[in-house]
Amino acid sequence: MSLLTVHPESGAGTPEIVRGGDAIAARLAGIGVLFERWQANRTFGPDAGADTILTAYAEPVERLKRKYGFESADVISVGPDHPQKSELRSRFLSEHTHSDFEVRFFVEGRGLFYLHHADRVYGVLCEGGDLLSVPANTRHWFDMGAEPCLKCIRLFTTAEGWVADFTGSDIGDRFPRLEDYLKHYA
Ligand SMILES: CSCCC(=O)/C(O)=C/O
Ligand SMILES: [Fe+2]
Ligand code: NI
Repeated sequence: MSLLTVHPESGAGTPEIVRGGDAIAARLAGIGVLFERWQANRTFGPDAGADTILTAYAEPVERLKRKYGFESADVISVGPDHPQKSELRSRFLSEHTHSDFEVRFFVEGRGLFYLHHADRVYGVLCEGGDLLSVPANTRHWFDMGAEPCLKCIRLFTTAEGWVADFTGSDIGDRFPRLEDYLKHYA
């Protein structure tokens, strides 16, 4: 199940735990983050390409493009047999920002976003059907786990797609990785 944990940025102590889509959405709205639960009612094989997934979700993706002015969309699809799974995982593990507002829609699988806002860190465990925004310039990192399983549509307000500015902080090392997070909080 989707889950939100709210930690001090030191990573110390026990986080506040928020469960349930509406409660998570309300809490994240307080920091300008959009969280929605959608129907992810299509299933795809492990080899489904980006075009197949974008075509299946063409209508809601078009709606988001019109509503928020998104210019481009891509699909990140990683399974436990992906030959570059470790490289892909590492790419997102360090704290970074994006200069544009982005939305991610989890078509299948799961992943753990950490959003760093003011002196708090919000751990958002996303699963199939979850839509999460990362507002422009929000510090964050993401863990897909050692045995990743996710298909996620990403929408960007620029044509360039995913461009990250790394903050150089090691804050991500103070917070549980996906496997530990599931063990402790899920
Ligand atoms: C779940 S989408 C892949 C991760 C990503 O796009 C991002 O920006 C992580 O910080
Ligand atoms: Fe990011
Ligand atoms: Ni532990």
